[in-house]
Amino acid sequence: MDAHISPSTVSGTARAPPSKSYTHRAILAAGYSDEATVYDPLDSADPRATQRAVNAFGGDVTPVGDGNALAITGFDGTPYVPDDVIDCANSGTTMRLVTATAALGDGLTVLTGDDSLRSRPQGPLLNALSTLDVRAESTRSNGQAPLVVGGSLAGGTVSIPGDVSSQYISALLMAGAVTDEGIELELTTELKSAPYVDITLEVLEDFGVTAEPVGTSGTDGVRSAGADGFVIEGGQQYAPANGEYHVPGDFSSMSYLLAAGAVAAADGESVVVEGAQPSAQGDSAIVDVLDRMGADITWDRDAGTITVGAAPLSGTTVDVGNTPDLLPTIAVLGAVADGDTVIENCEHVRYKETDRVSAMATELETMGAAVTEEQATLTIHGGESTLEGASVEGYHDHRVIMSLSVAALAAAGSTTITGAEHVAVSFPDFFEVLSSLGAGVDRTE
Ligand SMILES: O=C(O)C1=C[C@@H](OP(=O)(O)O)[C@@H](O)[C@H](O)C1
Ligand SMILES: C=C(OP(=O)(O)O)C(=O)O
Repeated sequence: MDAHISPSTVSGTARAPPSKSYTHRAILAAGYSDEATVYDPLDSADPRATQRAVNAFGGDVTPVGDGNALAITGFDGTPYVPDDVIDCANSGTTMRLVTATAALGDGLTVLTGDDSLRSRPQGPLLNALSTLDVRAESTRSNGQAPLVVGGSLAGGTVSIPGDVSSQYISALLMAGAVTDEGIELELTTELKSAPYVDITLEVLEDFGVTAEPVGTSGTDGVRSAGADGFVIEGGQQYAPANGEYHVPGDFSSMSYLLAAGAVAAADGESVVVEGAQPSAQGDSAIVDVLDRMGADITWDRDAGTITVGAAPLSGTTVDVGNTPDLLPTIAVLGAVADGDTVIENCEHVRYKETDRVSAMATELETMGAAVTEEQATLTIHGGESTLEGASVEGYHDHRVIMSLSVAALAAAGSTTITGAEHVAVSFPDFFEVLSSLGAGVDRTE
């Protein structure tokens, strides 16, 4: 499906979808428990893959209420050997978190996914599990899915790099809690995407499970724990207070709505985003980035609302080591801003649904922006020309598609983006929300 976006102004109020990262973890943590109800889960393609995995391991995930909650019966720490292959579809989080769950089983689990997921790196997690005496193999011996995993993980001490994906660490922490011996994780490199491990620690704590970070670090104002590693004791029981867990709003999804307001709010009007309660999400840094670029933005943390109006933006430098999913949004803001926007520390953003550094460089150039792409730095030379409407490629990647939609609002002339249906991964009604704010959106098969 193609999305056709016309140059538009936007204004009004929109609610951010629930957090994808918290939803995955809450569903799996409920799977590790006896039973729990997860309120306000994100209902989109990626968390559905995690639901499928919990069902495959012998749990049961059933929507209740008017669809705003999931009643989950867990496999209580001991996953069954699945009857069939687990299809993680496009979801890296599912594949990584569930690989460690599969390692607990006393038989083998086979995990696969779509073309994109089968090209993403799983090697460091497979190596770590092998060190812990579990069978963990890539069928093609290339560190990529399909994967075959199993062998009654008992725990132990293991070293793992932290600069490919933080999801490996989250996976081992979640599974480590129900092993006999617990897991001691030693990081062999700097930890990238560290706030996602903070999210894991927060969800674990809410489910009554404790894990200890070893060492602390903090760059660009984003809290991050566990510079040296993590220790999680075994034999723990997952059980949230009152059997309930509530999912907060998603700041990565919010970033598109906030960017839309910053580049295209009507004169004297603003975009208000609801559901913006503070949490461990590193991507709440988008508020600070917009503020530094000169946007007219205010975050009422108590009310959970962010209000943003259009103002002339100027380029800035952003380290996305902790916030990889913001790269497409920031690249678009840079293309509209005056002066250079330098996005540093972005090498790991190349290992996502697509190589997002290269995808954003290519498509923003197609729209007329001047861009310099290096291995770990993307520089957008804003102000050199106005963005032009164009036909651009969405790379089957939800974040590339949503961010290019924002660029299209500020371009001269209509823009067509391929693969519009892939917003279903994290923000299924993205185009309806954009349209409700006044954007000209049309979709064709
Ligand atoms: O754990 C998570 O929920 C996520 C971690 C990040 O990945 P990496 O840790 O691979 O950078 C992020 O990009 C992804 O969208 C979600
Ligand atoms: C990279 C992402 O997710 P995952 O790793 O779960 O596929 C994302 O949502 O941008």
